[in-house]
Amino acid sequence: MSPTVGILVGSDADLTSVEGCTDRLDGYGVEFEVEVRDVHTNPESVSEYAGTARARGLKVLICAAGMAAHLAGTVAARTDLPVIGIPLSAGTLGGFDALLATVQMPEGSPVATVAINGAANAAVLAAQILALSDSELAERLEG
Ligand SMILES: Nc1c(C(=O)O)ncn1[C@@H]1O[C@H](COP(=O)(O)O)[C@@H](O)[C@H]1O
Repeated sequence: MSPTVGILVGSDADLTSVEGCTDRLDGYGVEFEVEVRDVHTNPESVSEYAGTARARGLKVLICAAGMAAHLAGTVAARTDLPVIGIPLSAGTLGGFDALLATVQMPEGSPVATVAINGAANAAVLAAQILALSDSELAERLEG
C-alpha cells in the first residue's frame, strides 16, 4: 500500500525525535513515509513535496522541526491537506521558539500543533483523522 501519512523533519538530527510518532503509526498499521526537507536551505523542495502530496495519495502531513521552525507553516501554505506540527526542543530556548513558530499561523493556513516533542500525539491525531474514513482503523484505535 502507498503511504497515507507524510512525515517531514527539518534535519537528519531530528529523525530520532519522530520515532515516537513512527512507532505508533506502525502499531496502528498506518503506512507512512519520512523525509528530511529543510525550508531554510531548500524551500523549493518543501514546496514541491507539499504541492504534490495529495496527488501522491497522502492524506495527512506531519512536520517536525526545532528552533526557527518554519517547516510546518510552509507546508500548510502549499497544501489543503491537514498539517500537524511537532515543535522540537533544540538550541538554547528548549523548544519554545519552535512552538511559537509552529503554532502561530495566520487564519486560513492552520497547523495543528502538538506539545514540544509531542511526536506520539501527532501519530494519534493523524490516525484519528484517517479513521474518519476508515472504519477498520477506527476499531483499532478504540481497541
Ligand atoms: N526549523 C528547521 C527547519 C525548517 O523549518 O525547515 N529546518 C531545520 N530546522 C531546524 O534547525 C535545527 C538545526 O538543523 P541542522 O541539524 O540542519 O543544523 C534543527 O532543530 C532543525 O529542526
